[in-house]
Amino acid sequence: MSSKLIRHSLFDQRYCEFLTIMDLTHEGNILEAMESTCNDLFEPCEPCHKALPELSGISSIASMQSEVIDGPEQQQLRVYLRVRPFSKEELNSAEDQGCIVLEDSETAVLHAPKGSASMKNSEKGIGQSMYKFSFTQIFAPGVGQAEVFDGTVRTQVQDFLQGKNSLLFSYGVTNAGKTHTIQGSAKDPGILPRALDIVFQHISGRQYVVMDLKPYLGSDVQRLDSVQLKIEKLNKAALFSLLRESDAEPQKTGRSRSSSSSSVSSLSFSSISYDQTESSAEDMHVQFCVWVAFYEIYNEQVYDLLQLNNSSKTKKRPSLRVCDDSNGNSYVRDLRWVNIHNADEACRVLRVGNKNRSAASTKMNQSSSRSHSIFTIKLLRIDGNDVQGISELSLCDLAGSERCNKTKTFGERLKEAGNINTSLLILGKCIAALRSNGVKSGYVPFRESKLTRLFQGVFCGRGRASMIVNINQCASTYDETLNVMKFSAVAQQVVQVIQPRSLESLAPRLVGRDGKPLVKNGVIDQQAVDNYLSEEELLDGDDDADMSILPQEELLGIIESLRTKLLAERRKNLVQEIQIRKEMGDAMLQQLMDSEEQHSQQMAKLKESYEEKLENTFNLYKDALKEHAYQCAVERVEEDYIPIEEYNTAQDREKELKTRLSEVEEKLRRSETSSRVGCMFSPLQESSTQTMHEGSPASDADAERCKLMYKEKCAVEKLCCEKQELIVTLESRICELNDTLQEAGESYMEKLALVQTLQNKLAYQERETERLQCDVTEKAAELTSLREELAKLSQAPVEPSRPRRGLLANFKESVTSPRSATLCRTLKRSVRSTASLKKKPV
Ligand SMILES: Nc1ncnc2c1ncn2[C@@H]1O[C@H](COP(=O)(O)OP(=O)(O)OP(=O)(O)O)[C@@H](O)[C@H]1O
Repeated sequence: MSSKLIRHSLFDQRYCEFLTIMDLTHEGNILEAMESTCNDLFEPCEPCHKALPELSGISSIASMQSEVIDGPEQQQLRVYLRVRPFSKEELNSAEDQGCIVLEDSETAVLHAPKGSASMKNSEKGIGQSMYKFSFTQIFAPGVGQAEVFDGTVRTQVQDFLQGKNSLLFSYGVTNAGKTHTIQGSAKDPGILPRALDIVFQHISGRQYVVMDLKPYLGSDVQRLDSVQLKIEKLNKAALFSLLRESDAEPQKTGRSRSSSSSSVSSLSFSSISYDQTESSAEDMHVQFCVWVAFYEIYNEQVYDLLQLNNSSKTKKRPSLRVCDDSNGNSYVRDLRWVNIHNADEACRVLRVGNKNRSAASTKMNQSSSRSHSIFTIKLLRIDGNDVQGISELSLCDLAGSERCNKTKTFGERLKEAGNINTSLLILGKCIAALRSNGVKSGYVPFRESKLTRLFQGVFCGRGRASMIVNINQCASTYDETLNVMKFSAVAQQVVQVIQPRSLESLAPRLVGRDGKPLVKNGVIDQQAVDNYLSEEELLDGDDDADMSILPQEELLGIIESLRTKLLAERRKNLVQEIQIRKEMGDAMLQQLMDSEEQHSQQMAKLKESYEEKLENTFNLYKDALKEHAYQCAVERVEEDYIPIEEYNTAQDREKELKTRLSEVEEKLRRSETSSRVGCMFSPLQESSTQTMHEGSPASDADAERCKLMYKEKCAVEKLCCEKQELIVTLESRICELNDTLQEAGESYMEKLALVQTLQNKLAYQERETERLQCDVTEKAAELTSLREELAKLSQAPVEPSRPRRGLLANFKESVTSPRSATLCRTLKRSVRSTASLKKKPV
């Protein structure tokens, strides 16, 4: 990332922090917070003038973008600087300390004077004592109004005459020359009278003098009928007559504006002469109609400066609402639009407005403007019966920003300062958001203040905007001036994307008296016109008429008839409301009953399914247990099984062997006895044995028998051993079998215990189900009582004294009544118990 980009993002980050602090800070502290944060804002750009290449880098990108011919036009917000000359008093009080130095027509350098907060901070090593700023153009103190006009809004006025929208702000601290720049003086008129003069010169000879086409809502046009036309003319005459009254008693009005304002009262444009703005040949048959409005935003309330009863000191001024039309254009509802035919009439409208404008003294400026005042001119292009287009030029004189502690502001003035700062803060936020969004779309807090909401369209590409920053060179206001300059540096980076508008899109909607369109797809809707004409006699013309000019008796009559209408309307509404309530109550009851029915059905099903499941599981366990016991038994039987024949044979053989064994033993005993006798006579025995061997056949046979017997004895002994082993094996098997049998018994006992638990659970479920059934019965009883109550309610007579709180409130009440709350609680409880029933493991 290049160092430039890093520095730029640092700047962005610092600015976001600055806005956050501004958000958190209110009332008088706003500007102090702004000041301290602003000091840091430029800190990374050391030395300060190094900030400029970055800004100019951005501007070059923006200017490159503005060269795109097709599609939307992109242009950097034009920010001009006008420096006011010192007054005599300021020179006498040593305000000239060379704080502002203009390097060239685009660059201004600010040097912090001694004693200023900036200087103190720079001495502490925080912030700078010198700042450099660039502007689209700078107007030095000696530059006159004409030059300022030519260098700033002249092109915008020409655009306005071509059907485009334009907006100009004058921004700056109190007493910096904002009003002077916008309105000027009799000898030296400001931007507004000059713009009006150009407009009237341009349309001279092509004016549409009938006042029957009037701006309507945001960007539509209304065709006035004869009654409305008459009222319009009366209103205009009444407005100008106000001025005559005040001219007759100039000393009586205590709230006159500043020197510039009072001089506006004798404003004349005769001294101004301009080249006629070029008109194309096809424009020559087009007629123009000019309407103006003058209003102010004071303490976040919109007030019409052209209201006839504004001069009354006792009455509270009615504030107006800001609304959006179907195209999303914001407009001031019920704002008075005055049709003017020449610059002189425009001047008179301005004077009436100035008379009404809120002005209050502060320490800094004897009649400082405490509100944002907006003068709007609407130009209608009329071709025959058709309105081809409508364009708007607004000049906004912003209230001066100021620090509460410095200006010694209290009470109402402190509130004013807070509101002024808030709306300027939102303007700053919008500008910062537009700057950071660039050409991309993103959130811009236009709707957070009336001022920004009204001009959202222009900032969003429905026109061109520019800003004149006014400053004075006084050392005492250096810190505020520095903040203004920093704000303007941000504003200058905003790139406006101006949408190209086709002639069709420029054409406004033409509406009749009732606000319904008169022209559909370029063809006059004859039916709508007929309706409009036939209604003319029926309507009493009180829709748009200004009631205040009617006689008192008439007004009282109107009020009385309106009161009767209102009462009838209220009665009708009440009956309707009761009917709707009853219908809704019935519907609700039906719904409740249905849901109750559904609920009980669901419960029954649930109970059945649980019972079934438990039964199945129990049976499964039982079967499994039986199967297991059977399997164990079969296995044991298989292991221990010996065929019966084999067993019998073995038994027989054992018996036979035992018999033979006893015989052999007997024989052995006998032979032993004989051998003992033979030992006593051994030589004899040996010889006899020898003899037996050699010759005697009887003794041979005995010997043979003995041998045989001996062999048999050995075999029997062997067999006995084998049998002994078999017995041991069988005994161990019997032990094993006993163990297995014991295990099977234990397992059987366990299963038996499990079955017992399951049976307990089943019993519990059954009890729960019974309880739920009781609940259901209870609810049914409640429902019946509810139904009865509702029936009683619907039969009960209407109480006239009952406050009308709207259908929603009554509906809420019926929903939140204690009885329905109990029902809700019961329902919730059943739902909870169902849920918990579901959650419980099987
Ligand atoms: N360029 C100028 N040349 C001569 N005098 C000027 C110039 N600008 C302003 N003044 C004078 O300075 C004084 C203050 O100007 P102005 O009332 O226009 O200030 P402001 O910014 O509108 O103040 P506020 O915000 O309080 O309304 C007026 O007397 C005005 O005539």
